[in-house]
Amino acid sequence: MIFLFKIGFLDVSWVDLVDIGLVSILLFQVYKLIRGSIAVNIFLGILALYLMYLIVLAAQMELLATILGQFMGVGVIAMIVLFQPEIRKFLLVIGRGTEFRENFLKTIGNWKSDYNDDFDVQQIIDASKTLKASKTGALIVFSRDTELKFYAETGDPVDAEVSKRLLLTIFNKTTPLHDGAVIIYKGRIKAARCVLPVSENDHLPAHFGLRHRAAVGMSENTDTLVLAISEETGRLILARNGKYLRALKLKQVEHKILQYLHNQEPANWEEVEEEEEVSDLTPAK
Ligand SMILES: Nc1ncnc2c1ncn2[C@@H]1O[C@H](COP(=O)(O)OP(=O)(O)OP(=O)(O)O)[C@@H](O)[C@H]1O
Repeated sequence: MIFLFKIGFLDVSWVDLVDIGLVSILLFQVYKLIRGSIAVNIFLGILALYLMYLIVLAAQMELLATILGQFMGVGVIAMIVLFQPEIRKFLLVIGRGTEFRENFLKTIGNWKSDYNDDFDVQQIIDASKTLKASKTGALIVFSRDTELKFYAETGDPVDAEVSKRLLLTIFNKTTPLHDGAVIIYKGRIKAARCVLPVSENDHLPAHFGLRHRAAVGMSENTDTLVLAISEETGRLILARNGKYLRALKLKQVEHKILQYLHNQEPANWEEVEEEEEVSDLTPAK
């Protein structure tokens, strides 16, 4: 083993540096996954419990230490159960070689990829404009890398090219398909009438109906971008990783969708560029 340098009694080698680098990247990916979601609160709860356990142990309070020790004993299993959605998302990221590679390369070199799927996002924007104006409720899930079969199977298969007319027909209140969510993958509407997981986040505004909670819930559980339009107010939100943006201009919505599809999202997703800058990137059609 070739040692690089010494810190006190510690010999630091190349392997140690690579080890620290990889752990940092891993922790950063985990942080990105749970940032802003309810998992952060759970994690802080577990941390508080663990600190309490250490204090109780040091103070030799045997009864409390035994009770807390029981919790700590099943800690790993409890973590797997509690963080199941985050673990799923993390494994999905690793499993999708391309995205992991992109994330990795982006982290070290701000490298960006080209999105090759032919997908006219303007159709979504035009449909959203009409849906907002007519106060027609809508729920649209964009998936970049997976077909989301599990969720698609809760609805009816469609498999048609994305078009404004088709979206307006699906969400028309008089059609049997209008209930639930539409899933869009690789420029195609894969399914309609899909049931999404509802967010249990207590911090969501009280006026959020089930549709908006489902949008946030889906974004917490999967690596998707979800658009919801309220039936009551015509308001639109975009949800991603358990966070949501509202009061966006349609140009900004288009920009966010393109950023997501091109895998070019900023580290702080909630940052929204001014409209002038947005229009440079998404020329009017
Ligand atoms: N878990 C879910 N998955 C998919 N779609 C859902 C889910 N929950 C609700 N929806 C859709 O949202 C529609 C409206 O739900 P609800 O009446 O609770 O919301 P709302 O208060 O009208 O919300 P909004 O103002 O956002 O339209 C439902 O008819 C259904 O189409």
